[in-house]
Amino acid sequence: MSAPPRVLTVAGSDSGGGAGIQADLKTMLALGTHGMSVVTAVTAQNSLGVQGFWELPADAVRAQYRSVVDDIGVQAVKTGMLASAELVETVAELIMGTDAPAVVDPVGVSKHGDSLLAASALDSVRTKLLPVATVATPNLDEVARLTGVEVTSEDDMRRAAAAVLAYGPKWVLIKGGHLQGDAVDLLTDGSEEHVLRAPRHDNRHTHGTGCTLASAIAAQLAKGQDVPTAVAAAKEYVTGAIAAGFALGGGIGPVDHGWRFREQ
Ligand SMILES: Nc1ncnc2c1ncn2[C@@H]1O[C@H](COP(=O)(O)OP(=O)(O)O)[C@@H](O)[C@H]1O
Ligand SMILES: Cc1ncc(COP(=O)(O)OP(=O)(O)O)c(N)n1
Repeated sequence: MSAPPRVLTVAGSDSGGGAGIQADLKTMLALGTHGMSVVTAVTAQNSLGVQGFWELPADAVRAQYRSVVDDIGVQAVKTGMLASAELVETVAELIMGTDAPAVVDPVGVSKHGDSLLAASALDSVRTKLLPVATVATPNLDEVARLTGVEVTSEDDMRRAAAAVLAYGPKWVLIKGGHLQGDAVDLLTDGSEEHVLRAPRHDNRHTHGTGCTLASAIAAQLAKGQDVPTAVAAAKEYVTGAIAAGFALGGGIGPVDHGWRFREQ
C-alpha cells in the first residue's frame, strides 16, 4: 500500500489535547495524511488555561526536524507555538532549507489570554518567519501585534492583509473568528482575493480553532492542492469541528477533530 501524504507540525504540546501538537496530529489524520511532530515547548494546559510552559533547547528542535525530514521527508510543514526569538529563528532557517510549502500560524496568545510567544520574538516573526511562509494565518490579535492594524471590519482585513504581505509570505489568511456575525476570513496573495464565509456557531467549546485550521491547510497542501483550494477545504473542516465542539473540564472545551468519523 502506498504511504499517505506526510505533514510535519512544529509546535507546542497541549496536555489537554485541544490545541497545539495534539490538535495538529488529529487534524492531519482526519484529513487522510500522516502527521509527524517537532515539539518546541511543553505546556501544562487544560480547559481553564495554560498553567505553565517549558521551552525546548534549539538543538532539540533542530534534531527532531532533521530526523523527520532527512529520512521520512515532508510534503508540507505547519508551525504553531514557537515561544522565543531563538526558536522562531531556528525554525525559519530549517523551513528555508526544506522543499515543501509551509503554513505559519504565528501563535501569540491562547484563548484564555496566556502568552505563548515572548514579546521579544515578534521582530523575528516579522523578519525571519513570515518571509518563508507559503501561507501565514494570523488571527486578529496576532495581526494587531505584528502590524499595528486593528481589524473591526472586512475592509480593515484588507489593510491588515497588505501589511502582513509586506513581510514576504506568498499568501496571508486573516482569520475573522474574533469578529461578530458570520465567521469571515480573507485569503489573498496581493493579486487574488478570496473571502471565506461560514455561519458562526454559537458554541463556547472552540479551543484549538486556529491550530486546527492551519494544520488542515497543511494537510490539503500535502495532497497537492493549490492554496485557495486547500484553504477552502480546511475552512469547511474547521467549521464542522467547531459545530461539534464539546464540553470537557470546567472551561472551554475543544473543537471535535474527529467530527467526520462520528457523522457516520
Ligand atoms: N464561533 C465560530 N463559528 C464558526 N467559525 C468560527 C468560530 N470561531 C472561529 N471560527 C473560525 O475558526 C477559524 C480560526 O479562527 P480564530 O478562532 O480566529 O483563530 P485563533 O484560534 O487563532 O484565534 C477561522 O476560520 C474562523 O473564522
Ligand atoms: C501549545 C499550544 N499551541 C497553540 C495554542 C493556541 O491555539 P489556538 O488554536 O489558537 O487555540 P486557542 O488557544 O485560541 O483555543 C495553544 N493554546 N496551545
